[in-house]
Amino acid sequence: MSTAAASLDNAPLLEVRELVKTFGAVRAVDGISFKIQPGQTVSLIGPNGSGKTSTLNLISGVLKPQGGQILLQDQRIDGLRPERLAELGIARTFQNGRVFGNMSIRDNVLVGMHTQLHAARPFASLRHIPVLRWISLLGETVMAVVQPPSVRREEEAMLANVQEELKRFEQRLLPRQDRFAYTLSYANRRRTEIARALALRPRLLLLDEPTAGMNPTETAEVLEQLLELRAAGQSMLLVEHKLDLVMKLSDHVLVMDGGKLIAQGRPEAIQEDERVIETYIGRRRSLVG
Ligand SMILES: Nc1ncnc2c1ncn2[C@@H]1O[C@H](COP(=O)(O)OP(=O)(O)OP(=O)(O)O)[C@@H](O)[C@H]1O
Repeated sequence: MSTAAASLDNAPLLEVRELVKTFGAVRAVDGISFKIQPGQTVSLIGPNGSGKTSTLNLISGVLKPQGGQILLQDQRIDGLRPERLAELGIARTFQNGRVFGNMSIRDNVLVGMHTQLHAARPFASLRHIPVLRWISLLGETVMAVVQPPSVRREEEAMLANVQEELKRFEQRLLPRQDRFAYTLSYANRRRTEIARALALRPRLLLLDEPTAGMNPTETAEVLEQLLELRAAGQSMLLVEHKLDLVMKLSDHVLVMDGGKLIAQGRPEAIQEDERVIETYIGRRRSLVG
């Protein structure tokens, strides 16, 4: 094995170095650094306004940092646009569950696979070069009109993948796959969003409060699904307020306060950390239970 390949094998999946994001006088993210190893589930916790969502937005390209670096397996990705990051294998869900209401569940998930199309998107790499992006658009249009066998085969494979993703939510989504997303319950919209993010076969899945607004039964169900994903080796970074879930799911916990990382470690250690307990609930008490 070459030295370069060996160093990539040892590289963290994601590395955040001295990341900074300010909004006017507010230092929403104030020089934080952390790593996510391949296959790890890492949770980001902290009080309201501590900078968790901003951090996720920086990693997913929704925000651009003012300082610091983000590396995906040793490749600088800070400042890249969300579509480019999706192509590189970073998928995310949003706090309020964003789905296309006027599309079916199946099509919502299919959309998530767009960046994986090869036959239907010839010259896709040119899309990132402003003066040449029309070549890529023209290529996609021609392929959509002509529908050569390679494009049809690719579409069939994509639809099979959609079924696979929907199967994760067998009882909830599979029987409803033809329904418009706007007819779904809140919990099912959030499940659809997770299925769409997974359809990208992401190297890293970012989840912003995946169980927000869910009742205890729904939360327990999503926890089971996330535990299954973790067991399958999916790397995840999640922002979550439900500490019970965080403690059951995480390999590593990052604690933010005022834009800074005030502690990090295994869930058992974090539960006992005096500073975390003080910051989180303002008095000396166990974090969960
Ligand atoms: N677009 C924005 N414009 C101005 N200030 C912002 C913006 N986004 C976040 N902030 C500020 O940055 C700080 C961190 O916000 P952020 O949403 O990242 O925190 P959070 O930990 O995710 O909070 P919550 O748990 O309530 O979602 C807060 O003071 C917030 O008011």
